[in-house]
Amino acid sequence: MADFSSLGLSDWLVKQCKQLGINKPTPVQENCMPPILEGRDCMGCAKTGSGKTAAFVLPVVQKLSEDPYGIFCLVLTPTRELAYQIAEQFRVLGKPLGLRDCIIKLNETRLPPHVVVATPGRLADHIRSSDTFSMSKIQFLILDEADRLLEQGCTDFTKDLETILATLPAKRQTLLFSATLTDTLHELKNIAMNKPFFWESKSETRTVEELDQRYILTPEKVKDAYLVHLIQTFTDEHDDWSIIIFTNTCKDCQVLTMMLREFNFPTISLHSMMKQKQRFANLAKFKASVFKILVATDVAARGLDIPTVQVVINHNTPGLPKIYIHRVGRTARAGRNGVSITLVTQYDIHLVHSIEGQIQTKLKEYPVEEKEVLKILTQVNVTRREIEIKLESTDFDEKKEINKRKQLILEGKDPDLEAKRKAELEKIRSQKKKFKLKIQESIQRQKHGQLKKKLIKRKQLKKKKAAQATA
Ligand SMILES: Nc1ncnc2c1ncn2[C@@H]1O[C@H](COP(=O)(O)OP(=O)(O)OP(=O)(O)O)[C@@H](O)[C@H]1O
Repeated sequence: MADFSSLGLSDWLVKQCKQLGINKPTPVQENCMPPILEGRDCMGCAKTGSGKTAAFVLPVVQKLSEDPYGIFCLVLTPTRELAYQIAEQFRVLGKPLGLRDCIIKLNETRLPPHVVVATPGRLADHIRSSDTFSMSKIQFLILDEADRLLEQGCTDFTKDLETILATLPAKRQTLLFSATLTDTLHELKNIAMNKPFFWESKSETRTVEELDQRYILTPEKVKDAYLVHLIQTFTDEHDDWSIIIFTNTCKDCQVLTMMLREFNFPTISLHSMMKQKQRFANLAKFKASVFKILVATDVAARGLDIPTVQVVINHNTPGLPKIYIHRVGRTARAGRNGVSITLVTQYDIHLVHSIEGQIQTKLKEYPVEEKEVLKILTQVNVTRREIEIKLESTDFDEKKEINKRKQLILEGKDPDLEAKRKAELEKIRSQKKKFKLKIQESIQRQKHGQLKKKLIKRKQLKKKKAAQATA
């Protein structure tokens, strides 16, 4: 097996890695670092927690040490939490080099950074509003969680990416990494212009072996009681475990956090309706184990590297296998063990089948003492209902509406015009629907009429035959 020196890293950088417990390269590092150091574009697809970040940070730091100047590298990533995590890796590994703080909020009074780590939205805004900021000389463009950046999910990055790509030099090295690259391979190849080196970890399964993947089949109404029971059991049995619970919506995230707190579990939340400052603060408290339970939406599903997380609970079954892979990948990282438990209702069974098909692994049932769950069922459901009422009085939904308006303003759109446009679209859609219904009804009527005519004809024929027979 290769070591970092033989892959082309300088002694000081190898030493720096050792100080961080990075002694031997992982397969994605062993395979992707040499072509990157040779100057090739690279696409790396390897499982969650397999060291993809260092696979691009190390060659960039190595190259930067050989020829340091201005903004050298741009890293784009879907969330600001991830941006900070990546910036930290650059800062720590590049410390002996005096690598200048990788920054996200660009402050033009400071010396230009060597590495900029940003979310596409923030950076595109900065580019649009500044005429002095230039990235025309960068050598590296890195898209971490590259497939997510190209997806048109609830946050669509494509417009911002276009703005950013237009400011970058054509001659650059492009590196693309994710645990789930394959769906967007074609689009990604267009961004990496110079016939990229593609490496994918060879494995039958798409999740790590160290992960024990379980499910609990439950009626919707009993889900929360199972959740409380599971957390009670885990916290009774383990002192040092942290748990992430993924929910479908911000509101659910908020409700569950408040509910678990009512049961005295040290719980904190992370979702997109929170202010960024609060998001960072909550994540820091969870990382420091001040709070052992994090309830989060999919903003926390990708990339976050928190070694103490032993359990991931999916409060809802993810609609896409890809989301499942990233969510459960928050545990069992870097060779550690971990458990994931997905709460499945009878309506989600087809989703589990599709997840199992993609990850090539069967989820196993998680054994639970149902009697114990039923004992707490009423108390849990009453608590949830009380919290929902409390939340309604704090105008959570109204805040959501205001946040949406703010987002539209930030995107340079007029919220009132957008609302009007949406209403018009809705009107057209409903007219179309009505029209379609009318046509279907008229076809139905026609068919019915034809059928009636046929029946009458048949009856007449029968009568005629009967009359002939008697005559
Ligand atoms: N060669 C190595 N030896 C030991 N630990 C390593 C090595 N390389 C990276 N690590 C550690 O492994 C952990 C996971 O790495 P990283 O966050 O880069 O995973 P990833 O592949 O990007 O996962 P994800 O797809 O979830 O983003 C980190 O804590 C990192 O410090």
